[in-house]
Amino acid sequence: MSVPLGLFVAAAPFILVLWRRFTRVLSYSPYPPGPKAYPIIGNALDIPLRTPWETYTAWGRKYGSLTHVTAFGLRLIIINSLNVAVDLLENRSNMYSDRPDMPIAELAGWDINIAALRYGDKWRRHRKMYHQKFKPESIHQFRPLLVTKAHELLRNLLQSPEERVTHLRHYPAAIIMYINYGHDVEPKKDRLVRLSEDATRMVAETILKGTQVVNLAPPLRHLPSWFPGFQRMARTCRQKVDEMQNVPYNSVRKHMAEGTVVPSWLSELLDANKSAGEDQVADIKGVTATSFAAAHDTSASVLQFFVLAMILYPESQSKAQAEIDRVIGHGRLPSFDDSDSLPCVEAIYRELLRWRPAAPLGVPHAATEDDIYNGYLIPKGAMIFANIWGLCHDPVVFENPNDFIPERYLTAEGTITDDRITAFGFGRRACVGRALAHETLWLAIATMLSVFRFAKAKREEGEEVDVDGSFTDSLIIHPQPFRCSITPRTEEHRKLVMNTPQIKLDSLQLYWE
Ligand code: HEM
Repeated sequence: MSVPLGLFVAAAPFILVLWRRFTRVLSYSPYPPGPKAYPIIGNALDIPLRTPWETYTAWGRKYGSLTHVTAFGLRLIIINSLNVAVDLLENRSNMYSDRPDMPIAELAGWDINIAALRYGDKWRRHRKMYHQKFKPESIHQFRPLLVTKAHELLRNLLQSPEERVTHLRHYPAAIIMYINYGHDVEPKKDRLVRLSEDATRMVAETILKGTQVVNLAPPLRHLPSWFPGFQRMARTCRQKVDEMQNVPYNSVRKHMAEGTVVPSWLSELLDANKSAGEDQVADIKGVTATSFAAAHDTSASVLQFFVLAMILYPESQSKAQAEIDRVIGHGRLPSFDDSDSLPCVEAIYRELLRWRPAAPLGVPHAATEDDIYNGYLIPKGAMIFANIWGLCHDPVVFENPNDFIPERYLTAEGTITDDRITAFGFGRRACVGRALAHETLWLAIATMLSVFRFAKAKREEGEEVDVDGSFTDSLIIHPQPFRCSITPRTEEHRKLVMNTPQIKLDSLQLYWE
């Protein structure tokens, strides 16, 4: 008998005892607490269709940091404590970095999107490309682009403040489209923006509405594509997603062949992979096309809530403006070099992400193994939601959590605290674009605050128009439409905006590798 085999035979009784003990623990461990489940349908009637984060937060108060619900055999675990989210999704990230199996996403062509990919080689390839482009050390190369687009945002707001929603959506769209494709986005009705928005809206609808059936019963994915209902919806969706990828891809390819290409993430990836096969080209098309969906609506959400917060909490606005005036004076706009000297501005950015986290439920993770945590069984395949909204509004951690109080991110000395920002998610699946989000949003917030006064709109009689602060019920939240006034703080500030340089983007040096 060889030595390793002999060792195994000698150890076999111990292994057996340990194995029995382990499987007994697993089979005896209860699921985390949760509302009473009924046979077959489980908690299908309890799972909320509207503002789910509110129900999940209420469950957290009732059942504790982990809640378990089930529907037709699908198991959901909701995390309502930051420590538990870190323990599971970060300290045990080897078991919690998967995404739920969503057959409909694949049918709809959305398996090009890293955020929906299962944990595996394809995800690793996509994540590596994202990381190389958007890691904190890399994104400084985009600063000239961000500054140019922030100046344009200021001019747009000065010229037509009533169109602020359009301007605040245009700013992050223009940044990510230029990074992806070297495409200078039209101020309105840009073709590539429309293609991306249409495709992502349709994917969201297809996945969310009317098609849950195929997620709950995966074999239905094998029904033929002409089959009415979800199959037909998914096919139309796939066409849109293909168009969203192929139109910019073909254009960049054509310009590369003609020698007239504006350097971009796509041209850089194609240059670096000249002999790329079909799969590699599909990866490259996928990452460049889906980063728009990840970056645009989330960043636009924060900017819309910024304006809302400034008019609902004017004292926060005045405090940050006093800081800007003290540090910078009136003759110039804030720049990235000022960021360490403007803690109140940074605190506003952080508080926005806490007060109204753009994605209140984040993106669900999935467990790849049975796990026991604090005596509870978290079964393999369970969908894991870190309830970001609940974590950000936990009254034990944040006093008066519904109020906008940037000071909670400032120490007694006035520096930024080291409290964690949870709005970007957890572990290996945490947002890979958070550094770009920070730079994009910080610059817009700092420059807008330096030159504009945000206030409630007034009726002709001088009476203020009330703003109730409500927001949409969607994967990415936005304020419900509201009126406000955006005016230059002084004539000097108006001139500062008017005199911002108008630079052609292709003249910028963005230091592509
Ligand atoms: C305020 C802005 C943003 C917010 C609040 C946000 C939030 C999030 C959240 C909650 C996740 C899921 C994390 C998890 O599963 O635990 C995520 C994933 C992701 N985000 Fe962001 N994000 C923002 C901006 C951006 C930007 C600018 C990019 C730029 C490329 C980006 C790219 C991604 C990608 C690619 C993923 C998927 C990561 C993966 O599954 O491995 N995000 N983001």
